[in-house]
Amino acid sequence: MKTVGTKSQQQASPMPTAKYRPFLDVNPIELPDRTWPTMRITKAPRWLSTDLRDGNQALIEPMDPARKRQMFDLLIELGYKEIEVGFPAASATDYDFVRHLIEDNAIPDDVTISALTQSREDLIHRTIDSLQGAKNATVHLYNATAPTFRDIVFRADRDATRELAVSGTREVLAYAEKVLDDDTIFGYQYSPEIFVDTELDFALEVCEAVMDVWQPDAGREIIINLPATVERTTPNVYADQIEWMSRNLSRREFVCLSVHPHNDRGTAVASAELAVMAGADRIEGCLFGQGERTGNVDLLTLGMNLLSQGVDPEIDFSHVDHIRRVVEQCTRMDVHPRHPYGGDLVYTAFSGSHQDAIGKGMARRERDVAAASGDETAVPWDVPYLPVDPHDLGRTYEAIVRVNSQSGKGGVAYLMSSTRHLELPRRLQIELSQIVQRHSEAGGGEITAESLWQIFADEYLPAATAKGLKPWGRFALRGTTVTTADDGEHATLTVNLKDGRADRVLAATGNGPIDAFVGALSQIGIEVHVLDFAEHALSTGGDATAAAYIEAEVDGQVLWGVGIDPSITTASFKAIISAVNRAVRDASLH
Ligand SMILES: CC(=O)SCCNC(=O)CCNC(=O)[C@H](O)C(C)(C)COP(=O)(O)OP(=O)(O)OC[C@H]1O[C@@H](n2cnc3c(N)ncnc32)[C@H](O)[C@@H]1OP(=O)(O)O
Ligand SMILES: CC(C)C(=O)C(=O)O
Repeated sequence: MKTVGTKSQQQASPMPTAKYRPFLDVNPIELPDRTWPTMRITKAPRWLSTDLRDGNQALIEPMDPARKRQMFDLLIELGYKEIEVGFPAASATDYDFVRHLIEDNAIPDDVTISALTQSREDLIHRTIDSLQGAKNATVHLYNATAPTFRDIVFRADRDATRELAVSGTREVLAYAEKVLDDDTIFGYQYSPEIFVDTELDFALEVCEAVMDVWQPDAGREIIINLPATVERTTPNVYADQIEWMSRNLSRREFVCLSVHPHNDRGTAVASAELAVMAGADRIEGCLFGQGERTGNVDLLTLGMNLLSQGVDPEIDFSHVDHIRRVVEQCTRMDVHPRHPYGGDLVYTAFSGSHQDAIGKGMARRERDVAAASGDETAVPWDVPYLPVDPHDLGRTYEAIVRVNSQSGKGGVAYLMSSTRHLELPRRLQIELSQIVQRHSEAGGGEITAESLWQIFADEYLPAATAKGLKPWGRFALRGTTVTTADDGEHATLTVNLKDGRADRVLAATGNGPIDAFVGALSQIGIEVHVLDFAEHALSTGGDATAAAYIEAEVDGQVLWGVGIDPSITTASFKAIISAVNRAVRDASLH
């Protein structure tokens, strides 16, 4: 027997490999006894939203004061307690916005605002001036410490770079002491910018020198923020760097170790999560991953990743569409439809096997929750293909399954059930999905729940359409009267039928109403053998409606009919008529 393997045919590409260097060759790190790989995240880290600073500075059209305020109010509503509100020394807009927040009493007492500044005296002064009157305020000072920046941007050696951080910290302390009143609880944050490219021993040296000025102690925390200003390596290397710093920083108990991942390699979320496992206490990011270039780490994804593990994110994401709308309005940028947790399509399955599994999973869950007296939280979430329950983010189930040419019976059945409460028997699902498939292939696009219903009604319920009978519907049931009481074994019926243009009144007896009905039809030459039958109620109460499904052999053709009626018996007669009409139509087409 010939074995067919999957040998790769890949070849060297023309891409300029020699131009780039492996990160670890340039920034080696030795941490053979790293502990982070076995750590678990069991509590939310402290979050800082930098939507109004890093997010805003990266926008094509930065937010105007009204949009900034809208974003700030959203962050408060969601529960963020640390918010970087801008770079007040950069522009009058940023400065005035900080003043507006303070003067408008818009900052809750349990929220700390922070403001970013370079290590330049005039900028530090203006930054601190902007914070006057705030209850909780942090100044965030940064300078680049990585060799490329020392060399190219600052033309400064290590000593001068460290000195810039130290002198800036001194200036912050001195000026804050001078201008801020005693009611302001003042904090300090320092970031060695491009931390990931900075030699670890030097990053540590600069942070220690800054701490020597600030003198962290009990009740006098310092935030040391270690940014992946540009994401340059796999998340495990960032985790090693964070664990190394966490182990080597002195006065560690007074340090809030913060991370600030960007997403240049598309792995900011993983970097942030591994960094927390490696000892980070706090994460800075933006909603929906706004921010410079490929963005800051996405706070929504991080929070929801926690929830999906049963860890409280301490942020309310229960109305994700509202959050997305506000963020889109403020940033004037669209959220990608596949954005984790918040995109339009992220709880939607088009493909058949996914829809099938979701449909079964949702049905199982419904049963399990009912068995737990309706307690949703008593049943762990375990629905195939859905990492979290869309309801938890305020999404409805209707959008989960959408039908196109990739869909199978599961999706069709799910939509019929979720939007019309019709529980189609399995073989009817197959029959209907083939009909739907033909429509979607012909139309090329999505079949919405509404158009699916139209296809279904046109096919199985011709009498139910607004236009009355379709041209191919030969029979319509005018009414039936049980002339002899149905004793469960025998029934005698009078059937009032429209047959084309003629009216017919037929009487027949059989083993129950369906048998009698079939007997009546055979009097006008229509031979029906019922092969399968299912029924269920559609609603409860006085106007309860029933659905009946009949698989029948009609003049040699096997096909389904559907009937819907307040009476279950009439629904089953209608289902037979539906099957007969379809058979007559199909026979006349041949
Ligand atoms: C990674 C980050 O996201 S950091 C935040 C970045 N955000 C921003 O820059 C937005 C706001 N910034 C601005 O509006 C402006 O840059 C301002 C107002 C702060 C400063 O403007 P300017 O004085 O015109 O300086 P410019 O923007 O050209 O900055 C470059 C100068 O600042 C110096 N500089 C840059 N960063 C720092 C720093 N952290 N500390 C001290 N000096 C710095 C550079 O060495 C350079 O100095 P040089 O002119 O002597 O070569
Ligand atoms: C100021 C710092 C924290 C920053 O934004 C970055 O390094 O990306």
